[in-house]
Parts: sequence; C-alpha cells; structure tokens
Amino acid sequence: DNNAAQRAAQLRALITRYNREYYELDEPSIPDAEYDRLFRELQQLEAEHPQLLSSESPTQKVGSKPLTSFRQVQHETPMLSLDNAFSEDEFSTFVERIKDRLDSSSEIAFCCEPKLDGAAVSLLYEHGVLVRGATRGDGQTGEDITANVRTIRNLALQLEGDYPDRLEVRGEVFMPVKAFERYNEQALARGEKVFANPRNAAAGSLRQLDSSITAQRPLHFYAYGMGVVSTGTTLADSHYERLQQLQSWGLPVSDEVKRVADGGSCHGYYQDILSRRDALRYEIDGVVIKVDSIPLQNDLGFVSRAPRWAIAWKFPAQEEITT
Ligand SMILES: Cc1c[n+]2nc(N)[nH]c2nc1OC(C)C
Repeated sequence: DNNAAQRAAQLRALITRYNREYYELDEPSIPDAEYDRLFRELQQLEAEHPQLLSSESPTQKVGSKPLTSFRQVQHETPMLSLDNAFSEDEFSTFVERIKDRLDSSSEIAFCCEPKLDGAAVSLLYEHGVLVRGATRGDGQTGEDITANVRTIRNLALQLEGDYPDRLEVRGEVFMPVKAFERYNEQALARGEKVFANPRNAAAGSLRQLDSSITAQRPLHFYAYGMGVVSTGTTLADSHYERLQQLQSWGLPVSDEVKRVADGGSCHGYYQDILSRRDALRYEIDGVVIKVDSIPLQNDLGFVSRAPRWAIAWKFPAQEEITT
C-alpha cells in the first residue's frame, strides 16, 4: 500500500545519506544503533512488500554500511535438536523403545531423510511472502537473518498453490560441495579466508552482517519440517506427506527422502545413502529417521529438547580432508 511505499522511499533517502556520511565524510550524524534500526525497518518493509524492492535500494547494494548486530527472534515453538544413534544396535533400540511406548505390536512406518551438514533455519511466510528468516540459536531464541536467507539460490520468495496464510518452514541451509570447492578456489586466489568445510561456509555466510556478502555465497536450502502453521490449514497426518505439501507450495525438499513401512527397512535406507554419500551434491553426516505418523509423534512427545520420535543415525566420521 502507498504509505508503505512512502515510508520505504523516505528510508531509502535517509539510509543513502547516512551511507554517504559514513563512507565519504567519515562523520556519521546518527549512532550505529539508530542506523541499524532504520536499515532493518527498510529490510522488513521490503520483505513484506516485495514490489517495493529495487536493485537501487541501499539494502541491495554492496556500498551500504553493514549492520552491527542481528535482532533476536523468539521461536514460537522450540527448534529441537536430535538424539544420535551411532550403530545398528543403538538404532534398533530406538525402534524397540518406540514400539514399547506405543504398546503397538503392528509395524510403524518411518520417514527417512538425509541429515544435511549445514545450518538449521526457520523461514516464516505470511500470505505466501517470505517475511522472516531466523537461525536456530539455542532452540528458543535465534537471530533475525531475513536479509541473508533472501539470497538463498533455490528459495521461493513467494509461495504457490493453496498455501496457509501463515507458514513456518524449518530446514537446513547448505553449500553444495561443488560450489564450496569453487568458492574456496576463488577465495584463495583473492587471498581471502577459505572455509574448512561446507557446513562452516553455510553457517558463516548466514551470520554475515552485510547481506550483499551473503548474496555472493552459493547457499541452498532443503525443508525438513514445519513450525507454526495458521489454524484451519488441512495438514496431512503423515510427515512424509507434509513434506510433499511443502513441495506443492514451491519449497525445496531433498529427493532422497523416502517413507518405509517398518523399522527394519530403515537399515537398508541407511546403507543405501551411506554407499552413495560421496556422490551426493551436498555433504551429509548421517540420516534422520522419524516416525511418519503425526498422531504417533504427538503420543511420543519429546525428552527435554529432543523428540522421542526421531533420531539422527550418524555415519562414521570421514577422514578429514584438509583444504
Ligand atoms: C534437527 C533436525 C534436523 N533434521 N534434518 C532432517 N533431514 N530432518 C531433521 N529434523 C530435525 O528436527 C526435527 C526432528 C524436529
């Protein structure tokens, strides 16, 4: 609406002037915190009204003074961590414990996913528009990295289909291996810092205060779950089908996700992904096995911050490649 457009124009003029003061006159007329507030207000306006976004905006140009800190975000539902299994026996114990708790003799379906070695994020879409990105932080409080997640190469800024009014998507931001190697080569040639591994590259790029630097990093995203979803939305009662719903709304999900009929079949999935580990476009450090039924997940609940209904089954550590 046009008062958003007027406010955005006013902010662009102010920030452009403060950039000039900061870079050319080296005598900023306002404190950093005030500049940060205005800059974030413009970023937020542009996130909520994509039509206001222009390449001329100071939020899109390298020359803008970087933020001095990130704002905090309180996750409406905690972003959980995962218990680990390091062997077949430990995984089998996980399955047996679930069967005992559910007192179910019938088989339980599981959703099997690759465990990407990147950085977990929460993405909030309102009326189909990406309005906020946040790091996991401590699970309760994360950092607002909206400007940075907007630079992710394969991310929909606008959803499609019959998406909910309000949808929080959770997933992993990662740097594909080839892009990581290319990035490091170029950084080395420019005498700049190289990253030890794709996980550090993704996490480091997301925590960049200057989003125009993040924009130069080839980041990707795969969704693996939902956070808050507006009431009245009909969601599948299968995790696997919920991931398909996310795909139908235009969100990327790894094509290695599979649903299997019982705990025994997870071993085959683990071995299959392990055997193809070096051929995958992204680094993984295991697989994540989840009870597929949402009602059963709710019956099982969580222990402290890790769900009883999911486990990360980790691979043996790869011999460290030294770059
Ligand atoms: C922390 C986490 C990480 N991952 N990674 C995948 N693929 N799924 C997944 N789920 C997670 O947590 C949910 C089980 C809540």
